[in-house]
Amino acid sequence: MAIEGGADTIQFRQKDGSTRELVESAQAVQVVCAEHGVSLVVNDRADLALAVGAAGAHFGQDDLPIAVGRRILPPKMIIGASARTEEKILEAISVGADYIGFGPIYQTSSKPDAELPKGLEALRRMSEIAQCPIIAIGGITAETAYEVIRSGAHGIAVISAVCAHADPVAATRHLWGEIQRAENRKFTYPYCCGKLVMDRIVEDEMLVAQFQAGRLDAFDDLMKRYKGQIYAYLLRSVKNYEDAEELTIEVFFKIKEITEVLGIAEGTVKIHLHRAIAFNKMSIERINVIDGLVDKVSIDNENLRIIEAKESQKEILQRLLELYQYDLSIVTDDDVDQFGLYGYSYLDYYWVEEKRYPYLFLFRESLAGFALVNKANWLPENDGAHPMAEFFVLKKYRRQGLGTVAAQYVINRFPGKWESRILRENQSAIQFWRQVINNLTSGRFVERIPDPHLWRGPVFSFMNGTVKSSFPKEFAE
Ligand SMILES: Cc1ncc(COP(=O)(O)OP(=O)(O)O)c(N)n1
Ligand SMILES: Cc1ncsc1CCOP(=O)(O)O
Repeated sequence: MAIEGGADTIQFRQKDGSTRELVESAQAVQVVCAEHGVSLVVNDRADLALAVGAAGAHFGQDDLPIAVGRRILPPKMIIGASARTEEKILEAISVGADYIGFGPIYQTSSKPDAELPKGLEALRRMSEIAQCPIIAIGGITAETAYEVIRSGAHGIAVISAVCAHADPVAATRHLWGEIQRAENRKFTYPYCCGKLVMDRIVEDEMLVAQFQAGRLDAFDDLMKRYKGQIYAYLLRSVKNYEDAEELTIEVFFKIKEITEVLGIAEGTVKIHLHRAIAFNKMSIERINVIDGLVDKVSIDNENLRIIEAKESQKEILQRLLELYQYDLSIVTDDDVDQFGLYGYSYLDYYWVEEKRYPYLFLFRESLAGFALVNKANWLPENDGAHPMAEFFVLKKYRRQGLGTVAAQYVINRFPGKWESRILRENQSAIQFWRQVINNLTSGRFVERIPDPHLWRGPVFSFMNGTVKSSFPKEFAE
């Protein structure tokens, strides 16, 4: 009935019952939603959401952490988070929430453990901070829906206003009418936070590119977007206007350094800031973390060149592959043959078969590593994905950011599905890829251990095409 009245999303929220019963009820709701092209979001339970093929899941502060939800649910799934403070909101967004459920706005009798009403002023403040859809909840009626949307909510979630109404269809229609009358929805799609974040990332990247190309005020434009958030956070920490202002400027300079050195390859400015702001207790600690980032990533783009290896460079790759296989022999347990070589059977194919791409990395014109990309995905669900078949950075160039920049560059050359598989014994590679993929996709990837007959270790699956590499084209051929 709510769907008939215009509801664009239904939440399945059932606190009692066995898992079997919950699956059955949620499945029945999903069938109706699917028939009407309406999204179903399952409250509290990622397993249930997955089991019934829901569009998303909603997690509260005592439920599955958002970052874990992001890791285990497919990237396309919507994830909503209940958050009631600025800090919790920023934290939820920074780890991948698509929207925030905020409330109760008013007194409610539908949730016995609800907190005290937050009111419209708090809603207004939170929606300014969040910059992503806020779904207001708690005691909202057709009489208040208009002012709730005017206060910055993107949408409303209701129980009584529809379920306790004598005519649920008319009640929903009325609510929907009030939402539209308020004409205050900033987002084009109900849960477009992911898209919104991506749009901002693209805009941020454009500003970074302009800044790197010499338009110095592009950096100021970039920082204007985040100044309020940084200042507000620092002020709360140091509780002194002057110190907060000084620290804000310091943070700006740190970010400028990062931007100059590696653009925003390590993640977006927004994510840097959200991490910076949301996770640390004190501003000083925060600044140290940003310092750490600059120290860690010391490879500069100007000295790194990535080239597609020509057939005439096959032998170079062959030799580097020997070093690579030697390195890996600790985990593969491979031996050299009677000629003292490991040998790599597939190299010739890279200049014969379509959709195989060999790359060489040069740092200050010295060979520093390689990547081989092919088209043979391992997992059946990743049909058509680009796998990173082999990836190698010479020891001397490791732990300086070169591998990260090179991996991002290579991945970003091929928009679409990607798959990266690593042997379970190769712990450092697992950590490296987890971090690279996490940064590239803002946490939207799936890491899973497949059937051991398929592969002995984690396989990362992700979509590329949303975040561009900051590695300038002119340094690649
Ligand atoms: C859209 C939306 N917002 C908030 C909530 C509340 O979730 P939570 O805090 O986890 O409480 P319960 O619903 O589990 O009682 C929600 N369900 N939906
Ligand atoms: C689930 C939930 N979370 C906060 S308030 C609430 C209940 C909302 O129900 P109602 O619309 O009847 O107040």
